[in-house]
Amino acid sequence: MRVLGIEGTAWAASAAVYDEDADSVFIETDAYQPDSGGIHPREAAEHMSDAVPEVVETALAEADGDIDAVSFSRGPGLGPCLRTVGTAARALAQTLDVPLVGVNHMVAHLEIGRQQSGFDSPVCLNASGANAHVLGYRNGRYRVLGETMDTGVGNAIDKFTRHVGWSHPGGPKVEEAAKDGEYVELPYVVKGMDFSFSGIMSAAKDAYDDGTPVEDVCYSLQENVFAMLTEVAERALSLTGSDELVLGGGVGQNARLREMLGEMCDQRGASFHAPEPRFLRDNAGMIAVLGAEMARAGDTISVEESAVDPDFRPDQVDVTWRSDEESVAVWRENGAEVKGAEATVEIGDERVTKRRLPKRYRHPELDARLRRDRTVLEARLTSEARRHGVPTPVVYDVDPREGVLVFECVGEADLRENLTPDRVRDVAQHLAAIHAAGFVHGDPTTRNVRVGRRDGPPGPDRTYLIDFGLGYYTDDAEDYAMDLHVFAQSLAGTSDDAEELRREFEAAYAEAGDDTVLTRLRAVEGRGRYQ
Ligand SMILES: C[C@@H](O)[C@H](NC(=O)OP(=O)(O)OC[C@H]1O[C@@H](n2cnc3c(N)ncnc32)[C@H](O)[C@@H]1O)C(=O)O
Ligand SMILES: Nc1ncnc2c1ncn2[C@@H]1O[C@H](COP(=O)(O)OP(=O)(O)OP(=O)(O)O)[C@@H](O)[C@H]1O
Ligand SMILES: [Fe+2]
Repeated sequence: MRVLGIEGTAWAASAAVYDEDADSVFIETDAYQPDSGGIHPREAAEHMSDAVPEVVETALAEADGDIDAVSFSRGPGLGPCLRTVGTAARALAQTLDVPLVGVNHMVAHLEIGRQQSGFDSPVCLNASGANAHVLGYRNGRYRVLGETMDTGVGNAIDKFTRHVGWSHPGGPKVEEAAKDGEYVELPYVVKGMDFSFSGIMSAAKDAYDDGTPVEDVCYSLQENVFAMLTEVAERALSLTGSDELVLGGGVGQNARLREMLGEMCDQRGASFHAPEPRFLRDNAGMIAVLGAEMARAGDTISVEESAVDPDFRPDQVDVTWRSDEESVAVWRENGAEVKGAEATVEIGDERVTKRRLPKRYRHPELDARLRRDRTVLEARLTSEARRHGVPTPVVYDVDPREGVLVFECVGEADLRENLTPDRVRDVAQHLAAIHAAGFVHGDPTTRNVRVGRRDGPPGPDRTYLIDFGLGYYTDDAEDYAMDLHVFAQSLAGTSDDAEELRREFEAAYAEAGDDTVLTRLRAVEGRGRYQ
């Protein structure tokens, strides 16, 4: 099969021909470069109108007229750009009299890495301009396990470089400047597998305004922002039990990000694949390759139903080209030693010893700070939660310098292997209790809940919250809502009955907790992510 792909969500007017038999991808791209500032939607759309016909013509010449399907980016992206590309794709499919395929741009970013790597069911990290999220395939869809709560990662970096007066795009300039930089402290915000960039970006601008050398700010920005992405990717590996990671998106061209992800996977014995740069940045090659998969699965659309969607999310796509049986989640039995995302946990008969060992991928200063702060908070909040009636393990010992905690061993299994409506309701009540006490868990996933009665010295059959390392004190309803959001996302990543369990969870929280938190949860989930 030979597929012509067209891409034009924002800056790249691109056309490609994927020849399945020859396993070759020809890509022709004409990039829009703003004279000043960031991407102007109107100018970008004008560029699309000018450049798309030319790149398509070049690609068609390469294909020698022999095309079996036309695929195009339906979204997400800038509306005026998408419409231009949609019109071109429809016209071309009609002229060539071949099927039309509408591709989700973000799914294309991750599918190209999955295809090239040959991995079965990897965790996928998309690090692009307007997006940043971690996904895993389960039950017919790519589930968003975690994502940015504000801007995409590339856009965050580009905003900083605009502040400094550098031209668009800023990512490569930050990478270059970072080579001469030294580490300065900046914020670091991870909430479960979600994260946000607004705090670190304003701190970076302030540091620059206050005279911190720009190389140092660039270096530290990269260290923190990419460590956040690497950490959430590792959390997703740990939650799902997968040992494969693929990278997608334009920020993936950054060598430091790839190095960190590679080191993280190396340290935990996972495999990592990053496509070559021409398939990472926006390009029609990935649209043609996924277009071929979809066309083979019969997933084509009529012209009437081919409207573009600027807010098209990856988890809205029915994945027709993969079998329902495939899944990112592969449980491995817990032995005497469990490798979590953050720590190694040694499980004894009555005690568990949790060690936050240094992460090679993180800057040593950042690493020491995170390990120390999280160990201290985990000890404090685990005990405080119990004082408020929430079952948690007793803390026997804390060594913040070494990042070591000794706990009572609780439950007989993790919640993710024993998901029941009752347990999920317990979790909602426990979260409501700690929220009422003025703090959050920070990472309430189905892996951070222990359930059941232990053998040996039998304990009571309860639902315990563990792993409070990302918790903190707060009276902001948004923070409480994030706890609920993190739990709901982990249900989607680990259960086939996620929707029903989620309803139970929310109903129980509504009974035990504050309604304004649920209202905030709707706002968190409804936020447009294309910024
Ligand atoms: C929806 C679509 O239009 C959008 N596309 C997009 O963001 O273009 P993409 O090619 O995936 O990524 C561009 C971003 O990638 C950053 N970038 C490029 N090279 C970089 C580098 N060496 N280091 C860091 N960032 C880099 C740029 O600064 C820019 O923010 C998306 O995929 O989110
Ligand atoms: N007190 C405990 N009693 C029984 N099992 C425990 C206890 N603490 C941890 N475990 C087991 O070890 C696993 C990892 O622990 P924990 O979540 O604290 O580590 P982590 O590295 O922070 O993991 P992650 O970040 O992936 O959630 C838990 O999922 C659980 O199976
Ligand atoms: Fe993109």
